[in-house]
Amino acid sequence: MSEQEGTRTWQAFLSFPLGKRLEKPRQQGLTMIIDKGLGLVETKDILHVCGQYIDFFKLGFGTPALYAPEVLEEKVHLVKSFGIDIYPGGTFFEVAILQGKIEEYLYLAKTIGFTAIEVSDGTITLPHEIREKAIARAADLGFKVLTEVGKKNEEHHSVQHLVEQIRRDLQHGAYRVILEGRESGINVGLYDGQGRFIQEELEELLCGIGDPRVLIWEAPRKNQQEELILRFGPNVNLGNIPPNEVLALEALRVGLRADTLKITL
Ligand SMILES: O=C(O)[C@H](CS(=O)(=O)O)OP(=O)(O)O
Repeated sequence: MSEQEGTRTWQAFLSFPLGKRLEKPRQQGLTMIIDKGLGLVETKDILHVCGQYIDFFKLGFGTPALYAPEVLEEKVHLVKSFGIDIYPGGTFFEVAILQGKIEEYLYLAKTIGFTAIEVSDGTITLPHEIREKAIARAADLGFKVLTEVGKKNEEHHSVQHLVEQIRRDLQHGAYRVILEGRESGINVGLYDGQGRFIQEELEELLCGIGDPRVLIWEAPRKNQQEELILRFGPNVNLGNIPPNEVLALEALRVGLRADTLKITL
């Protein structure tokens, strides 16, 4: 094969993405990953291979507090250089609330260079007015504000409660609302003990919110990603994706995997 033919073949190969996938910067089809402590070299590797497919990079839980300052600074800088928003896990926000240090938390997050903030109450009780003040303050400081609904413990909020919270968060300036799914995707949020959607709750939620594009679905398991992609298309917003599964998810989105191949037909 001549060099020219080789280039043509390669270009044809690269033009394969089949589903109608939006390119970055995009407002839909967002992928949020959960990072639990990748080193700088691993981070660089993932960004070089998958940077174009990642929109939000969550440094899980309170892990940002555990890095050496220079490593955290470099990691934040690196992630941002790929056009990706970076933010600390919602649990860190909840610790700041419990300690009465929300202003300090936001100030430090800004100084370090985080571009987004998650406002959540997965583990704590968060009165409406404090939640709404935190959303507004973070937005004022220039953060993209992601809020989260749903509990991490046995306390199970009714779907009606979730719908009301989603509406309020959006009215107060949330960019997107995350549906709790944890890292496991089992027995949490709208997932049952096998990690399957509780269908009546899913339908009730969709009926209540109207437009599902305001949500980011935490969907760490393949069956959950598959169901959401088949239902809402390749540009559904998905979160808590393990960093080493971003490419596999992207293949699922565009129908380059047996499970979703039919969306390309
Ligand atoms: O990063 C966090 O704080 C948690 C991680 S998990 O839900 O405990 O697995 O997620 P978040 O959605 O940010 O609350």
